[in-house]
Amino acid sequence: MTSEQPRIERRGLLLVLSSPSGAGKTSLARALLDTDPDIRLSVSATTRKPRPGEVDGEDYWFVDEAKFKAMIEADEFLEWATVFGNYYGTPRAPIEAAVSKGRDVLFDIDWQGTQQLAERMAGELVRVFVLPPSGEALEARLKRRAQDPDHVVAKRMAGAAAEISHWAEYDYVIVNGDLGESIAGLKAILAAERHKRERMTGLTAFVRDLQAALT
Ligand SMILES: Nc1ncnc2c1ncn2[C@@H]1O[C@H](COP(=O)(O)OP(=O)(O)OP(=O)(O)O)[C@@H](O)[C@H]1O
Ligand SMILES: Nc1nc2c(ncn2[C@@H]2O[C@H](COP(=O)(O)O)[C@@H](O)[C@H]2O)c(=O)[nH]1
Repeated sequence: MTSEQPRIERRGLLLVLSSPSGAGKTSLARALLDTDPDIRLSVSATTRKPRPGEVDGEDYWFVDEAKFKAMIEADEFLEWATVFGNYYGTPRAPIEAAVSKGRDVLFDIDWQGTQQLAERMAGELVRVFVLPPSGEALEARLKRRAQDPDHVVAKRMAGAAAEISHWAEYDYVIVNGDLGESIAGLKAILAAERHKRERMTGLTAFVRDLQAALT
């Protein structure tokens, strides 16, 4: 017997990852994007300089301050914030297009951006906060990543407690000790959220047809 999975229309969701710098958002995001073809990354714009290996248009849109400010003026951001002295923002158009097509989008943004998304797109939003297993582990990860100079690592460690203070504004929390377990947890959150009744806009018609076939 073959069984086919029917496609039920549903609204897309916006899955947000926030954490203190170095807790593992990028690692979790990459693992999810590599294994789940149904979610795509929101590529932010930033005035931060690219790290070694970062690609314009893939990791970020790297822009100068004048360009970023012009984008703010033109209302091109869904949200934006200053983080560690640089501007970061989510371009509006790709997100609105994805949501209108029922696609899921993954965000790696800070608490300020998450609060702005909560004001604008609360019904679509799923917020996940990532905690490091300890302060020592966080510092070790930032140093081991070896992509930022010492003073940048120090600035990010100094901002960690302030970022963590927003953990209770999130729907889910992942303590990222073992990366494999954390990836499994993130996938479980996404799977459950995709099954939320209120997101499944095609369910009423599907159940009606099912009932008609059964009576
Ligand atoms: N569970 C884990 N165990 C050990 N190392 C980890 C774990 N998760 C991530 N790392 C490592 O920690 C470093 C920081 O991770 P990552 O770049 O994913 O953090 P981030 O939260 O995206 O940081 P940022 O906010 O600065 O972009 C990387 O070198 C990554 O390989
Ligand atoms: N509010 C927003 N925050 C963002 C966005 N893109 C990234 N970020 C956050 O900035 C810090 C630093 O990132 P890094 O790549 O320089 O390490 C981190 O907390 C990101 O989550 C954005 O578009 N809006």
